[in-house]
Amino acid sequence: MSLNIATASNVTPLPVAAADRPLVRIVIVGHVDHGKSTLIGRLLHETGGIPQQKLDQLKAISARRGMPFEWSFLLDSLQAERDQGITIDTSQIRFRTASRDIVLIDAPGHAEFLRNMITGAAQADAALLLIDAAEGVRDQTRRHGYLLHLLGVKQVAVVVNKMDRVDFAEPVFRAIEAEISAYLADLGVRASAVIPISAREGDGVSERGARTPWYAGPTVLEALDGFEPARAPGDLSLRLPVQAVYKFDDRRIVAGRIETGSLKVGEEIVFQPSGKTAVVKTIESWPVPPAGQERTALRAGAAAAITLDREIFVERGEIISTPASRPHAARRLRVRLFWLADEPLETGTPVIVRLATSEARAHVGTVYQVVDPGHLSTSQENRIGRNQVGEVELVLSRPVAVDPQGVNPRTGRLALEVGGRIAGGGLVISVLDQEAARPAPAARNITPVSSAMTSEERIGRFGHDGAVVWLTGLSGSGKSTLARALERRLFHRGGMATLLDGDTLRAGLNSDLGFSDADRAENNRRLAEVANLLKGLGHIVLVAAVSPSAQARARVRAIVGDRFFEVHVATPLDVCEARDPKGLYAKARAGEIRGFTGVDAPYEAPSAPELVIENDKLDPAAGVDRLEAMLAQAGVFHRPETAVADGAGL
Ligand SMILES: Nc1ncnc2c1ncn2[C@@H]1O[C@H](COP(=O)(O)OS(=O)(=O)O)[C@@H](OP(=O)(O)O)[C@H]1O
Ligand SMILES: Nc1ncnc2c1ncn2[C@@H]1O[C@H](COP(=O)(O)OP(=O)(O)O)[C@@H](O)[C@H]1O
Repeated sequence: MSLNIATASNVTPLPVAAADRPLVRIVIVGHVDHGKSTLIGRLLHETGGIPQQKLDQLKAISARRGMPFEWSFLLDSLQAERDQGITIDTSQIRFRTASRDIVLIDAPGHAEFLRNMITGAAQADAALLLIDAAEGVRDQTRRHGYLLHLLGVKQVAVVVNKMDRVDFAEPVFRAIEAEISAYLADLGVRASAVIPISAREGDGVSERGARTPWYAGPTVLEALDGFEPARAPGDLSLRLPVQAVYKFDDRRIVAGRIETGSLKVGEEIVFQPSGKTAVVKTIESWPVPPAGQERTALRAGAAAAITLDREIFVERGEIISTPASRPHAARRLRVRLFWLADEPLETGTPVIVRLATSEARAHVGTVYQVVDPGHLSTSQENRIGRNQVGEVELVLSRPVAVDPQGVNPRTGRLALEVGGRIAGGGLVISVLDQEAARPAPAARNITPVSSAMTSEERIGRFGHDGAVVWLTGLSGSGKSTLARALERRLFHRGGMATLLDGDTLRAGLNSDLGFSDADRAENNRRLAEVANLLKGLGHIVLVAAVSPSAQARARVRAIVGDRFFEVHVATPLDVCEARDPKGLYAKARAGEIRGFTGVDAPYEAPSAPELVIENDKLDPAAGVDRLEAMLAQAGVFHRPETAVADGAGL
């Protein structure tokens, strides 16, 4: 939306941002009754943003109705014109202070505002927090302060309005000043000023009021003038997300839009997450410029088409940067997001993440916090409902190039999709994995060797794709029994099935690990890495591991990526304990084993597994039928005979 009071009133609109006049976006948060519209009307008037003609017209209307003129009428009248289809947008009002162009972003309601801010539809550099002098700091004021904290708005001026209603009494003001300053400080927000005003009567807005001689701080306009604009995109480090790679003649042209920073011919660049490097050879333009007039540099906002000095394979989704300041190649992100879909977002929910030009499958590893934007209260629930805000760990199926939002707002923002529709938007608060610290293989002088066979050749022989079936459940639930039966059946059909049993790998590769949470997580990680390697070689890998932690399993899922099947072998504890084939439950009950899953260590059942097998109700052959049907349905089998369930060998 773009307010155009000027257009509607035939006055020349303000320039977007004159070179010497920084543009600052501010938001006014506060209850409507606290005088928000009045303050906005007053600010517009005192900065010359309202044509006299418009003012006279409104004053005449007020007089006709026998009402005193109210500044808030102005906004109502602008809104009414908008409703009639005239080009007015009350959500982006512009005016000028001594040295700044100000864009006022409206906050119609918490939910809309949070959504706009978090999804990037609106970005506030600073805020005015409005308090009614007669009411003082209320719950709602605190919620507004919290909202600013949530959005990371660091520059805040507090405006204590309606001072006329408290006879401009200094003690009233000082008490409010002390209370709100302390509250904001607790949230890590410092108020640059706390200003006593009467928006209706004009005190403290553009002129220091004669009725507040005890106040020596800035006026509202001076406070606005002191706000710093966000750093201009051109001043940030180079980020050029690759949109496409074209082949013309023998040349490869890498195309995209420079989001931030600038790019020069002859400069060394890095592609993330692949870590590949090259030097910019040319910047292409159409039509081809005469010799000697080729472009040699581009800045933020420009569409870029470049060629490189060497042949490297790069793809859409990678981000070009300089070697000194590259984005992270990350798989685990802490994200603050706004959720729009009907189905709540919770641990395990699969989503598609879109970040700049990249797209990756992901799921929620952990829900850290849920906030109801209506009350701005945090909830203990670990699911984020429609129109709620939350902080989650997103686990991606592969590394993507990303920056924390505080470092680069363009590459620190993402959209989430479910079922092909936008389901949420978020800000990247931090990068959780070590991908950033771990250089790409090339940088460590490691060149992974690929298999001599193609996946088509393997599918030709085995009749199926590679896949990982991860059986999780209590000790004695029947994981190994099921895995072995499926292994035999697939083998019998000519498939390539490989069993990785937790117990077995603990005898060798994982013999250094015990049963602490950290050791189990590491055990599961190694199993996942091995399973993933074998999957890449076309095997159907059957992993049988207790794997009791949802977070560790989320990591496993991220390591394996596609064709991963989490299967919960859900046998009740009492049944497992009655079976107790290894006598371990008896030992655990006798205190001879500490931290035994189900006895004195937790088992977190999967919230969204691909399959649940109630293994106290089915015989193993029936369980194997269901596993096979799951793989068949997912399209893992390519030859009909590999998919036919005949129970052979069981
Ligand atoms: N404290 C404790 N808790 C759970 N299980 C224990 C423990 N100590 C030994 N065992 C035996 O080890 C097997 C579990 O190993 P895993 O590698 O599958 O476990 S984990 O995924 O790392 O949690 C498990 O095997 P299964 O019975 O086949 O599940 C047990 O036999
Ligand atoms: N579907 C089933 N019905 C009855 N008993 C079963 C079934 N599956 C496994 N069992 C028995 O349960 C016990 C534990 O099975 P096992 O596969 O070793 O479990 P886990 O690998 O999960 O520890 C074994 O004695 C096994 O024979």
